[in-house]
Amino acid sequence: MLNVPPQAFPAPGSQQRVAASGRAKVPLKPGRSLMDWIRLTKSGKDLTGLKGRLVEVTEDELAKHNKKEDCWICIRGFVYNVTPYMEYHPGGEDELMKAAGTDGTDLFDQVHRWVNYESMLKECLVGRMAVKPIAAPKEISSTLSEERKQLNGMLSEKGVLGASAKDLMLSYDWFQTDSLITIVIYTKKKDLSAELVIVDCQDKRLRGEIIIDDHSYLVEVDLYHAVQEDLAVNITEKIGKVEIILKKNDNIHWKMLGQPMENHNTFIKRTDRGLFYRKCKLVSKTEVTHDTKLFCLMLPKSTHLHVPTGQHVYLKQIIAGTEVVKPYTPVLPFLPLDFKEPSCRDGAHIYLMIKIYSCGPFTQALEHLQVGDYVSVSNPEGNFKKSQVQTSEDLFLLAAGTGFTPMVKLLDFALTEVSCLRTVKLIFFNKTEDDILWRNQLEQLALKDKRFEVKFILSQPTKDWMGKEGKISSSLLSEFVKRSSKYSKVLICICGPTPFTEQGVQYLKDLGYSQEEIHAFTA
Ligand code: HEM
Repeated sequence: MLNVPPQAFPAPGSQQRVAASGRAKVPLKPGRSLMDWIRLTKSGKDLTGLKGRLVEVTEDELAKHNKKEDCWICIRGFVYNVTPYMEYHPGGEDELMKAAGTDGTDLFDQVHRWVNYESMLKECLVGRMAVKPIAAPKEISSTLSEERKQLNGMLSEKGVLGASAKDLMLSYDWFQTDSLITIVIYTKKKDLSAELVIVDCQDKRLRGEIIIDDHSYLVEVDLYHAVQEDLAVNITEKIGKVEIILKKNDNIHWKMLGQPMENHNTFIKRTDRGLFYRKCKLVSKTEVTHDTKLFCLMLPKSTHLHVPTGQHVYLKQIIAGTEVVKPYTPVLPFLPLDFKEPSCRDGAHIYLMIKIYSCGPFTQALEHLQVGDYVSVSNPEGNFKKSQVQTSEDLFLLAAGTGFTPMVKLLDFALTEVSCLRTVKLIFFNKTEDDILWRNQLEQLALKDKRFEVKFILSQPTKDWMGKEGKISSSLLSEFVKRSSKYSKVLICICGPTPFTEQGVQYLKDLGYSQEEIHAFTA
């Protein structure tokens, strides 16, 4: 079945870098970097072979273009000639060929739905698929058209789309005083925490998203009148009620809340929701090691967003006119030693520890940002669940390089909030001593908290290194990953470059750890 676009581009999906098992970046030939590709797309060369014409493509026609030297792929109803991109694809030609002559939407989304193909392949656009969009079920379309007319108060449960929405009985309402507009969302979800509520208000566009398991409920409205920049979000956790409080710009009576946006009042799978970005201001950039920096970004006052432990965000930058997106897992400004420091979790800032690559256009662009400049930051994503830690007695964290980033919040969470944990051990793999991130802080934490232990393992140490030397291996893991007692419940989290993670998972399985006891940070 062909995927015809329901909307423009639902571009959503880190060790800092995410990767699903079985896939890896391949070395590209010289002259085939991202920058080279961007240059080629700007060269004015005819990359589709159609001299700028856009055509309607039938399934039969698409299927004919299934060779490396003539390869078309359909994504979300649009067909691209990816032949010129073949040698530039970081996942390799064979991976790209898996979708040759077919609708590659699902495959693309499984691997990297966050990659901004629309921008990267705009010069490769052949045209649209010649299929009609599948009509929405009657109930849905009539509900939407009813709603499109205007938003003027309480919506019945019928206004919520999606199979399980009715059971959940999601709904919203709004009311006003002279100076305030309050939107109330009723989810009936018990223990609705702040992390599950994401609210943004930009230029009169209000967007409130509630995450309920792997689904997302959205209230998205073009407001009737302007509001002030700062907003407040109140959550009544026990009954799952969310109040979004907006300050009117002018104290006038609003006849209605506003016009609903396309996805307003929908309840769909989280992964089907397009990524939403807001611009965050760079507040500071500090050195962590010779090649890694800590970026502090400030969320707008009109954003309510908390990145859950173990989840990542996407940063989007325009590089030479092309949108490029990369995933990063936020950290804390430092490792809290007393576990009471409120400023670490103020909700207004996002801290990212990013390795700057001398040949990486994305991190070079970040490196060149000045304090006060803006970067687009997405909603959080990721499949890690805190409950995995909450039931563990022994927690092992295996990290390589910047694969340390998801471990930061995880460590904080484990040592602060999980009382059943007996041991927490970080096994941190690096090339040299100079590459170790936050070494001092980790050593201090180990002194302070008897449950925590850290082991540094170097693959290229100098001869003065007194510690352990090597790369991830079965023998190293059997030495360091041990249950504190025969039946203790264990969780092992692993994050690093794809080969490190994949090998690590395999060694752990060979050592008898079950799938449920291992969490690999991939997206
Ligand atoms: C539909 C078939 C496709 C498959 C099976 C596929 C597979 C892959 C794989 C396996 C990787 C390496 C993943 C990693 O190590 O993170 C990758 C990376 C990448 N692919 Fe694809 N790909 C497909 C289509 C595309 C298309 C159409 C584009 C268009 C722009 C694209 C752009 C990229 C980019 C930019 C990366 C690097 C991501 C990063 O920076 O980490 N891919 N792909």
